[in-house]
Amino acid sequence: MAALTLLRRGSAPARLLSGTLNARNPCIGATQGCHLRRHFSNNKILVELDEASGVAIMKLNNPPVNSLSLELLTEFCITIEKLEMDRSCRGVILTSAAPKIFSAGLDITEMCGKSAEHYAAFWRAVQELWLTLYGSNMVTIAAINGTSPAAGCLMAMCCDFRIMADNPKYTIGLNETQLGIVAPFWFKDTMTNILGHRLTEQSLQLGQMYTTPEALKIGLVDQLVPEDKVQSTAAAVICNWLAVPAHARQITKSMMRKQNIERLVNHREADIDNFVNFIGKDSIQKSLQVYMDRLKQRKQ
Ligand SMILES: CCCCCCCCCCCCC/C=C/C(=O)SCCNC(=O)CCNC(=O)[C@H](O)C(C)(C)COP(=O)(O)OP(=O)(O)OC[C@H]1O[C@@H](n2cnc3c(N)ncnc32)[C@H](O)[C@@H]1OP(=O)(O)O
Repeated sequence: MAALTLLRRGSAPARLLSGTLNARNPCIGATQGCHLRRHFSNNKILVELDEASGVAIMKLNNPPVNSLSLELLTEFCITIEKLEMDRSCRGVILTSAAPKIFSAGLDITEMCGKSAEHYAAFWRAVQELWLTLYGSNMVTIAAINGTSPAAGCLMAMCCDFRIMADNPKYTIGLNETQLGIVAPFWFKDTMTNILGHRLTEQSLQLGQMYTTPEALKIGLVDQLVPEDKVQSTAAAVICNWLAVPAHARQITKSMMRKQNIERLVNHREADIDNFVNFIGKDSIQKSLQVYMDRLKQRKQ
């Protein structure tokens, strides 16, 4: 069980204690060409695990725009936890199977016209995704091969490193205020740790979506590469990260993220109550409906 997962669940960090670096250095087997690939998929997530390198490529597969439905969120968490428990997996490249879209963020239809029980279950699943990905002990690299608003951006921000396709049409950011909704404190905390307080405040208030050069400039993404180099760059970058002694890297990651994780863990139920009350308000439902109508009208 992961060290960061330990933070919130109190279980033993078996992975943390296991093996020395070179005994399990993923890039050694990979360069020797002994590739054992395992494919598995749920409905909405495709996984290819290369046992030689210890790297899993995890593709979001919910056409047309990879919106994060309750079903996808659930499958996402199950997949990460399964990989976390798999001793042959040490790193994940998170990417999209959809052309031009990394993820459109939360599925807005899950937040419209549903019961309070549904909203609570949905929000718990969103929290779980964040806790599982942000708290993962594995190296996580976001290979952002398309536009990535709101919770799509959050997923990318949960990763250790972000590589984005340098396409002038792609944008990334937390645009919640543009929908008339508010990013919760743990979205804000995640962004603050990357951009700092001032830029996050501005970014969140404006619901700013950044072009790729802007995102690179402010540090929201770490590297821009041509579209056809996103996956190969992610594979190279993850090898570098995996070459660091695992226990030292994991403890460091835990040290950097612990406070944010504990904050949500300690306020999880209150955060769900807030969400349910907030999203159920008539004014918020109306804003979301207007936003969805506008999305549909753009096409006409
Ligand atoms: C006291 C204070 C308390 C505070 C308490 C806080 C509580 C918490 C509050 C709530 C917090 C919620 C946090 C929310 C996070 C989110 O992630 S919200 C989602 C934000 N996402 C977006 O804004 C993206 C919207 N989509 C787009 O901009 C575009 O679709 C796209 C992604 C750029 C793709 O464009 P294009 O390729 O042109 O495709 P489209 O034709 O636009 O879309 C195809 C169909 O998909 C539908 N769709 C798109 N996005 C979504 C979505 N996010 N959810 C559901 N459905 C989506 C779109 O409508 C099209 O549908 P059809 O017309 O039926 O084909």
